[in-house]
Amino acid sequence: MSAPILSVRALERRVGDVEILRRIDLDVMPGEAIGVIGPSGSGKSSLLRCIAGLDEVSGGAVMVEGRQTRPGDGAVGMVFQQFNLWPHLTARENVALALKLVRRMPAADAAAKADAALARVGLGALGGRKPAALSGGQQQRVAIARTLAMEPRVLLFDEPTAALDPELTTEVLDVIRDLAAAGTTMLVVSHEMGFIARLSTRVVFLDHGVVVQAAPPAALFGAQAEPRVRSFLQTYLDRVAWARDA
Ligand SMILES: Nc1ncnc2c1ncn2[C@@H]1O[C@H](COP(=O)(O)OP(=O)(O)OP(=O)(O)O)[C@@H](O)[C@H]1O
Repeated sequence: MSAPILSVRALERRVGDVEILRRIDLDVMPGEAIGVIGPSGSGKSSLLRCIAGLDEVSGGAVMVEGRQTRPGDGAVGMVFQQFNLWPHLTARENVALALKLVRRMPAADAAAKADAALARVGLGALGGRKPAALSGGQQQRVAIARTLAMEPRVLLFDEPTAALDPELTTEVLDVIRDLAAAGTTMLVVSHEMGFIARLSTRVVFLDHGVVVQAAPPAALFGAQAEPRVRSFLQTYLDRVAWARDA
């Protein structure tokens, strides 16, 4: 039996009196795609940011391949809602920047690696374009390539399509789906429930900083849903019904 690639142990995050995450335990096996869902403010972004080392934790541990992660060790890579590309740099230069600055890679090697990463997200031909000459979906794919180029062991996506017009979400979700199919271990926070249901090996439902249920999508979106999960999902169905009846 293989060992977890990511272990979250009794993870806590408090800010002042506010308990944002309360003793989160999660083991993720290599190649798993974990969907993370829950109400607004339940702690989804905080969980990802703590795993990535971007938010300070108040207790517990995050381990990748059995080793406690350290800031800057590159074990975990994260893709955000906002693409955060440098507007004056081309797609290739945006992807190559951290390889040069953080990994101290020679410029020619970094550019070649950037091109390979851009090819993986279907942008092999557009490396010379600046962000303004790319659609929002393409910009987010550049941001994904930038993270991939650093070769993290675990990839985190925090609402990767939330800043996109609806017609541009599919190309980004397709890239994430392809990465999962290629065996990339990932955690994905998204409100795209259909996507989460199809993508995930397991879905984690958070509420008030607690894991209420972690189960395969067939269970969590089906008859075995915990009551709190069920009522949350009902709000989605209500919204669809509201739109249909409008
Ligand atoms: N630095 C902070 N100081 C105080 N409270 C914070 C801080 N960061 C987050 N919170 C609070 O922690 C809770 C969890 O926030 P978080 O952004 O992780 O939730 P979320 O589930 O990702 O929400 P959403 O779906 O709306 O993005 C929220 O109540 C938020 O207001």
